[in-house]
Amino acid sequence: MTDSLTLRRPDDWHLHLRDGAMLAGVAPQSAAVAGRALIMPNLVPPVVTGAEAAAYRERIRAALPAGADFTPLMTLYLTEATDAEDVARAAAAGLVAAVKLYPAGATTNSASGVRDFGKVLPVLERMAEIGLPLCVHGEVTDPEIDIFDREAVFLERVLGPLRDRVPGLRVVLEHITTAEGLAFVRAQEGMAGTITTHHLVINRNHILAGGIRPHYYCLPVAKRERHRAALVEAATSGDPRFFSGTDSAPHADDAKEAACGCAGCFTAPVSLPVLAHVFEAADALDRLEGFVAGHGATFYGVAPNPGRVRLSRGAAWTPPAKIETGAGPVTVFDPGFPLHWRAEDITETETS
Ligand SMILES: NC(=O)N[C@@H](CC(=O)O)C(=O)O
Ligand SMILES: [Zn+2]
Ligand SMILES: [Zn+2]
Repeated sequence: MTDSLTLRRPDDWHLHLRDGAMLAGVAPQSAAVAGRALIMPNLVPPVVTGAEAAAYRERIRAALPAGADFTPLMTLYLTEATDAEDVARAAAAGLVAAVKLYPAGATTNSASGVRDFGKVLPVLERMAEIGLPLCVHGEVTDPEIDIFDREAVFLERVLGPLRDRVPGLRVVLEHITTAEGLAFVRAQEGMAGTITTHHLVINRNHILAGGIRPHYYCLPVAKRERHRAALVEAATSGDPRFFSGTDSAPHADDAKEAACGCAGCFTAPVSLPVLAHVFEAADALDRLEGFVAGHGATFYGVAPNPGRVRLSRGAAWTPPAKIETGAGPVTVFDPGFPLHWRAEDITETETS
């Protein structure tokens, strides 16, 4: 049995770091392992302009522990008023790596998102010209549509027609939760998809069977077991169109453990050991590096991180149930199985 593994330092191609006291509490958790992350812009108010992204990047840098080697890659939150020229300037300056599309009302802090997709076509066309990817929260918001069908219906109603209108636009279907989402990415040119750590581990029973477990509630909501199995198959297949975006989405416990608890799983502190477990169980440890540190970098056109992280397998360890932050305690994702893998040394330079 393999008991040690050295990987390129991972990237996290979908991460929520929040702001203020929460940012200060959670940024070190990601920076401890990941070399870079694509930072989601759904703050209140959202990060819409290049100037707002530059200011947010400074706040993130200020929240990192001294000496941390972690590069935040910024995104802009697409609104119906987004200025295509501002987006193009921010991309040309190397400030933003992608633009994020939230259908209005689909998820946490998405009220400023898009209602009329026709209104954002000029921005999308400009992005296609300059090769800037669009990251998509792929769920319809129509209250008539069952929550478990919202991703599949979005592909048909929104993403398919959008791709037909702007075929040159590079698109990332974020946090894929269904076999339909995987099939959509595989069937199209110029597309990729992120898969979260938690969607590789939980299905909808984990949320609802034997009691309601708010810390497993996220959006898109976890689906049936057959979808989870399809996600594991895609993530561990070595297909370069699929890569890791944790969607680590911290909320203070009082906002999760409530009559109307909010969506998001905080996975950052355990993501890499959990992924190692999932890949080992699929007999695919040799493909873990591509998933966490290779395919996404290739899609986004950046070199892989120079540093390395060593994972070792040993006695089971128990991660902390919560971390304390200035915004309150935040429960850490519990995979429901003992963790044997641990991230040990992080080296910042090339090793042989
Ligand atoms: N995934 C979630 O359940 N929540 C995310 C938003 C998102 O990525 O949709 C959040 O910001 O909390
Ligand atoms: Zn989302
Ligand atoms: Zn997210």
